[in-house]
Amino acid sequence: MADPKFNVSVSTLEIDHENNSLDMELPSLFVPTPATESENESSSESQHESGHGNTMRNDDGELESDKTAASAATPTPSAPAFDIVEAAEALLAQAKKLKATIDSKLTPAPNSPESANHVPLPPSPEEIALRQRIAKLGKKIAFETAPPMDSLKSDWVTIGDVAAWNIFLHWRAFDHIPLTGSISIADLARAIDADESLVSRIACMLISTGKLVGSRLDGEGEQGPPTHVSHSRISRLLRTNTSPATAALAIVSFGNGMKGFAKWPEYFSTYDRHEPHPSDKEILVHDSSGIVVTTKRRGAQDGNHKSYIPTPFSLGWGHPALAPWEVKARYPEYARHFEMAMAAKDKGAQGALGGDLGVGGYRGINSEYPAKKFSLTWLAEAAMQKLELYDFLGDANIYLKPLVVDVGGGLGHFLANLLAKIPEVKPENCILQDRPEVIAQVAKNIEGGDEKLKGVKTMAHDFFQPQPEEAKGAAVYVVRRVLLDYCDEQAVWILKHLRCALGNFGRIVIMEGVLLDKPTPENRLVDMVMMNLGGKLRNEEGYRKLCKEAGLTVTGYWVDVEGASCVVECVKGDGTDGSEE
Ligand SMILES: C[S@@+](CC[C@H](N)C(=O)[O-])C[C@H]1O[C@@H](n2cnc3c(N)ncnc32)[C@H](O)[C@@H]1O
Repeated sequence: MADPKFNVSVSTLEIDHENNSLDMELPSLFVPTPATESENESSSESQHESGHGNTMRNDDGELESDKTAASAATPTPSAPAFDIVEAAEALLAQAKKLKATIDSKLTPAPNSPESANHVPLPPSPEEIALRQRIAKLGKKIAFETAPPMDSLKSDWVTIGDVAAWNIFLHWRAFDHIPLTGSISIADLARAIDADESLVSRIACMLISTGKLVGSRLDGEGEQGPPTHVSHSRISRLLRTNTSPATAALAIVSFGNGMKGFAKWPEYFSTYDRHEPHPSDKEILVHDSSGIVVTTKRRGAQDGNHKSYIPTPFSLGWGHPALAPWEVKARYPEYARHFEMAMAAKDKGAQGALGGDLGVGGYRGINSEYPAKKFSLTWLAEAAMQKLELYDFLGDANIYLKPLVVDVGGGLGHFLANLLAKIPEVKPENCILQDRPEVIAQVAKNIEGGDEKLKGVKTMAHDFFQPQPEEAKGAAVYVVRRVLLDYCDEQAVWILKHLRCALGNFGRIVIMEGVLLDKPTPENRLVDMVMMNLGGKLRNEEGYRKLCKEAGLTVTGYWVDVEGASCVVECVKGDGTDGSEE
């Protein structure tokens, strides 16, 4: 421990002069909350345990990493100073605007006769945008003004909060909380078959963060922990019975994200500090008692096709030797939620990746020719030409040759949308490919009366394998939300197989999320989740590189920064860029 007399310690400042370590940031201009003794103690101790961050001395007694830092240092461009008063005034102005918007909705007074039948108007897009601006600004003010230690602690609180809502979601606890009124914690515990004390602890975590609203309704007065819970405006979205799509998105965020994130230290210490990629490193597969039962080599499953690499996701789910999609196949309930989440993205406000992408108007801008719009409406003409040719030659093979192959098309949301928007394209000219269990589900849906894909050819096909004859020569191969699940080597293999299936006039259309140059939390979160799955988000350069390596020539690149999505259109290259299959 450093000599206490050199240890200047307030909640935001702790300089350990003996080791020349600046433990935390200098105090901000805004007065820090006075720290309790134990707070300072624990933070200073954990710093000591971790080897003093970047101030270890080498054998010569020099401050080693300081030296490294000095030689590697580049001048930091000075960030514009944050003006709290200006930000707070802007916040106030926007808050007044929001209040005026809410007041203008003329909501009847609570308990008035009109209130009984009142259905609140949904917020307009302008109101939603205003709320988002206020929330963003409020967050910025909190981030810039809170004592740094408080900001870190709030991240730690999030860990407990996420664990709590995830398990309640899992147990369908939110479903049992009524949409109006409350439920006692005892009744909630009974409904989900759990200990009351356990449910109370988890509920209180959520009450503490405002996710649930707690109250004491046992007639024993204000003292004591909450006895009842009711929904907040957020938790009601986690009811699987009334908000199944949002609940599914939350389940998938946890399953695709948190499970793998928690395993990063183990993953990177086992497989080295590389992005997930195929290599020859062996992986050990343990049985439930921890005994090594088999040893697998990366990439061994598919020979050269490298469709398999260990991923943090698979490690997180306890199946390190399986590819993420194989893991999902073992958990049909999770796979169902995953499909629902995909569908929700299509319908929801997830930017241009959903809904209309490529079928109607895609709002992305062509990076080379801004006036050139992306659309798939040319397929209508292609369909008519095919029909004319069939009428002329009478050759059924021509008629049945595919126009569209949706590769890794999931439950067919994209194809269904395309068929609805371009009626000239007939379902029998479309092929929907995916893994066998997904295709089985599609077949079930069609049998069960889902009209949207009726007539479409469904095909279990592994996109790491060559396209079968009947799927060759299509006008377009659509690869939507697929490549981001894979590392570069695997993505190139998928594209190479499509290149080999292309006729002279066919195109490949890749529709994906895009890595934005200016990091935003949402965009980078997607990239981190993709790392769990062994994949990545890419920018224009990244997509062009993949196409080039696969022997494809890019004929258009459209990007929508707001929706963080892009479309890459390509055709068979002249063979000089990519190797043959
Ligand atoms: C993220 S989803 C995208 C689904 C669809 N394209 C969309 O945009 O909604 C990726 C899809 O790839 C499928 N998939 C994964 N591995 C595959 C493989 N080896 N061959 C074919 N499909 C695969 C998954 O089952 C899943 O439906």
